[in-house]
This record gives sequence, C-alpha cells and structure tokens, in this order.
Amino acid sequence: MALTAEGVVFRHGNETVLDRAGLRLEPGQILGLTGPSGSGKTTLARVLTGLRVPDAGRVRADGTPVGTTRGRMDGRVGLLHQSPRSATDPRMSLRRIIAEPLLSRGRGRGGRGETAARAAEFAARAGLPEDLLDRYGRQVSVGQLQRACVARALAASPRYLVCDEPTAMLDAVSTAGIAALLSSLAHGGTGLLVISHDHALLEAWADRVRGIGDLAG
Ligand SMILES: Nc1ncnc2c1ncn2[C@@H]1O[C@H](COP(=O)(O)OP(=O)(O)OP(=O)(O)O)[C@@H](O)[C@H]1O
Repeated sequence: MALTAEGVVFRHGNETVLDRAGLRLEPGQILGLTGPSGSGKTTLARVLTGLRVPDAGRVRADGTPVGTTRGRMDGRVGLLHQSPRSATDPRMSLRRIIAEPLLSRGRGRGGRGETAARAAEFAARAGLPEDLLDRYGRQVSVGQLQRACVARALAASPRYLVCDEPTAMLDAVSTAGIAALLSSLAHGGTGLLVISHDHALLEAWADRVRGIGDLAG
C-alpha cells in the first residue's frame, strides 16, 4: 500500500521539468519535499494527484493508476493548495465549500440538514467555529479559509494528501494550527506529501525530508 511515482517525465514545451522522478509515500507517513523555485514541485503535485498526465512514467495509488474521471479528481489522492483563495469559490459559504466532496460523491444523500451537520463536524475538527460557516469565502481571513480547505480535505477523506505549500500564506500561529491538524490526519492513516520552502518546519514536522533533485533515477 502506497502512493508511488516511477520514472515520471514531464515537459513544458522544450523544458524537461521532471526527469524520471520517483517517490513512495506510505499511509500515515509525512514526507517533506523541498526544492528551489521553479524546480517542478507544483508540477509533481499535479502529476501525483492526476491533474496532469506525465509524458512518461506512472503514478499509482495502492497499485492502480491515479487519474481524473470526467474532470473529477481521483478520490484517493487529495490536493491542498497554497492559495486557499484560488482553490475556492468566493461566492460559496464555508459550509458549502466544506460540503463539496459530500455532495459530489453522493454522500449528501441523507438530506441537506445532515450534510450541513456533517460539514460542521469537519469544520470543528479543523478548528473553525460554527458561526463562521455561513460566511462567504471572501468574508473570512486567509488562515480561516485554509482551515475550511483542510476541513474539505477531511470530508473527502483521501488516502493520500498532497499539500503544496499549505502554510505559505499564513502567520506563525495559523501555520502551527494547520501543521497540527495535518499531523492528526497522518495519525489517522492518511499519507501526506508536504511541499514547502520552510526547511525548519519540515525538519520538525515530517518523518522524512527529500529534495526534488534527489527523486531522479
Ligand atoms: N503552464 C506552464 N507552461 C509552461 N511552463 C510552465 C508552466 N507551469 C510551470 N512551468 C515551468 O515549469 C517549471 C516548474 O514549475 P513549478 O511551478 O512546478 O515549480 P515549483 O518548484 O513549484 O516552483 P515554486 O517553488 O516557485 O512554486 C518552471 O520552470 C516553470 O516556469
């Protein structure tokens, strides 16, 4: 059981961004990934989550290929984006944002009341008070919106979660809160790949830290 990438090659035009990259992420593991700006970390995150198809190589979750179906992401591999504002619709309430995976996968069948209550449970686990949930995304802070994105990831319950600079836009207090929250996800068995420029954070937080340049071969 693992999320694996083998021999992944990805090109943007003439530029080879990923050259035979490989990695293995186990359930419950926190794997840190660092690398200079422009070295291909976000590209790798998109390939691992099935949002981009590599030119060569393969990505598998628990032995079967990762890919999108009719534009929908593979439910086994989630993505937490560095910018919660661009990852959410500003016209949606936080409750609706968090409920999205419940609705899109038919898990909201218990009715609107039950879906709303479940969204509130995930929000509470992500440290969001209930009175914020009826605000729109544009009416809350970046840190609060990132917590809503984590709550949405909790609702989707992926087996693996790729976090692309999840704390890049947050202050120290919000960073510590999000890190604790993601750690609790890993304790529950979710494998986390955390991409960050913050070496100190990764060294303190991840089980293992790798540089993107070391993934080749
Ligand atoms: N849509 C695109 N079209 C062409 N080139 C792109 C595109 N997206 C990214 N690139 C190029 O691919 C390379 C890798 O970009 P990527 O965003 O994966 O790097 P990164 O390591 O995540 O950088 P950062 O740390 O600055 O976020 C860069 O040289 C970038 O210019």
